[in-house]
Amino acid sequence: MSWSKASWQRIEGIYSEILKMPFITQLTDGTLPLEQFQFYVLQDSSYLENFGRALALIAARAHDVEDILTFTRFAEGAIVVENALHESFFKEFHIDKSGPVGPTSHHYAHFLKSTAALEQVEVAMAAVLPCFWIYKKVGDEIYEKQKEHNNPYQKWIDTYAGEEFSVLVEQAIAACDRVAASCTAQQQERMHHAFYTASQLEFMFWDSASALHSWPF
Ligand SMILES: Cc1ncc(CO)c(N)n1
Repeated sequence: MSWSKASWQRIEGIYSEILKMPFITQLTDGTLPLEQFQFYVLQDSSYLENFGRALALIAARAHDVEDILTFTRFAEGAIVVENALHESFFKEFHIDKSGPVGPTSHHYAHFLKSTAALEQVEVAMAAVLPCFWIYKKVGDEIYEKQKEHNNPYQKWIDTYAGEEFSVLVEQAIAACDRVAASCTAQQQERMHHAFYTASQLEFMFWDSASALHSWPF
């Protein structure tokens, strides 16, 4: 079995819980409270900037030229999406840019940046994979399930259910499988662990938006 298939099997339980989350079901039927979407977009804007930095670090540390190119493109893509959030969602949903970055977005961003900087690069590639793969699967699920034609969050849904994102996700999975093939069993296990941790953080990211989770002081 490929590394990616085995890794996905381990997070199957997390993924099915994600699909049941109120944030996701409400995004699907368009009933998500505005305040929660605003909170989410603000957190995601900070997240994407840091995700882009982590991807650029991985590009710099990658062993082969093909991966340098792939991760450089990913880094660019993350910043382009971040800019798009600013251009459209921030304006359309009246989001206050000066709002604080909450603890979950902060933690996820720092997990990715420290993993990208300090862990073996293959482990770092595994750590960023759920960001692609889970969003793709969730985007497709929402797109298929939705019945509402006037969903205020349609643009968000289209970003991740679209063909363009799908191509990137395939590349990210392929890169992980390629590098995993030359890793020892122990190194592959560390890759699995990073993938699992990031998947938990994906769950927590949406959960924190439902709860509007902020710092205590
Ligand atoms: C938290 C999070 N994970 C993944 C993505 C998709 O890249 C995103 N926009 N935000």
